[in-house]
Amino acid sequence: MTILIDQPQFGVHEAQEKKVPIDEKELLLDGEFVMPNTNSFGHTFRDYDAESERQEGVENFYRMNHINQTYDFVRRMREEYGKLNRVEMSIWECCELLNDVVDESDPDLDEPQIEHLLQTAEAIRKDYPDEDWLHLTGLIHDLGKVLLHPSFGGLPQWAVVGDTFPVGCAFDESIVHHKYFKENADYNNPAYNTKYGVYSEGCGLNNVMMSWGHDDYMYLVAKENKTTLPSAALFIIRYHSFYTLHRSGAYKNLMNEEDVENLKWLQVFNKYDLYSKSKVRIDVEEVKPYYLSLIEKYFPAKLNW
Ligand SMILES: O[C@H]1[C@H](O)[C@@H](O)[C@H](O)[C@@H](O)[C@H]1O
Ligand SMILES: [Fe+2]
Ligand SMILES: [Fe+2]
Repeated sequence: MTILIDQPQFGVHEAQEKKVPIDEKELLLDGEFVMPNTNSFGHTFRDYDAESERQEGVENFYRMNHINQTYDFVRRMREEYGKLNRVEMSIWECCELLNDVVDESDPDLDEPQIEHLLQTAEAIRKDYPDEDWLHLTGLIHDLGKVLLHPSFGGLPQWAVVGDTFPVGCAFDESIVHHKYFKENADYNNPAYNTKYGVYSEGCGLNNVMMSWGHDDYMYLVAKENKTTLPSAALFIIRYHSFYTLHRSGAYKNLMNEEDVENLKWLQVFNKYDLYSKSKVRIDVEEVKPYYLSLIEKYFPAKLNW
């Protein structure tokens, strides 16, 4: 079966050096992965209004998230957690810590997070056998959820999981449960509530502060511990929860050319991140040696977290 992956309409640019090139040939893949129509609860994926057993908890999560994620809060969290002075451990040790973590923001999954990491990575591996960097990206993209763990101060769910969005400019209507932003202190602040706020057109996502959570934290961990993963991998880790950009096309005016290029890989990745969520278990011991070899290739043995 041949799957053609939708391309963003934001313009096409030459791939630059040190990037993983992506061209039309690579986007035409003989994939085995079939996107299911419904999640394990019998609803379509990312339906935040469906009357599901998860609906109320998820909505409550977004209420807390939207009220508390302010520009000032994010600035303080980036500074504090950017110190990476909490724990020293390997990537695999962190995967194991996620055995205990369940994400309250997710309408499609109530399994421990380690299942989701392996499901994502293995689904990518089947369709892109040669892109080992993308398999590892699948495995580690949600490791930042370790911020929920008591050894990291046990941050509340609203400060770790859920979709992300820029702070310091207007909250776009396409953000899930947008109505709760009315109670956010930045909502009525003229410095932060205009289309560009503290940013400017084409300034590049690297200059934009995103709501604080597992994406930006894991990006900082990977970068500061000097991973050799390509820039597309770091981009995927950092923006995979930025659905309002990669799904709805909001905030695209903030992107620069490099972002446009990296976004193509994020859109490939997203299909596996979202639609591999299921009750199907992966045998951890069977796949562990393969992932340990990738970790060794792209990361130091111990990282600062
Ligand atoms: O609820 C989910 C979950 O927290 C994911 O890890 C995140 O990447 C998604 O954006 C979010 O919708
Ligand atoms: Fe995530
Ligand atoms: Fe994920």
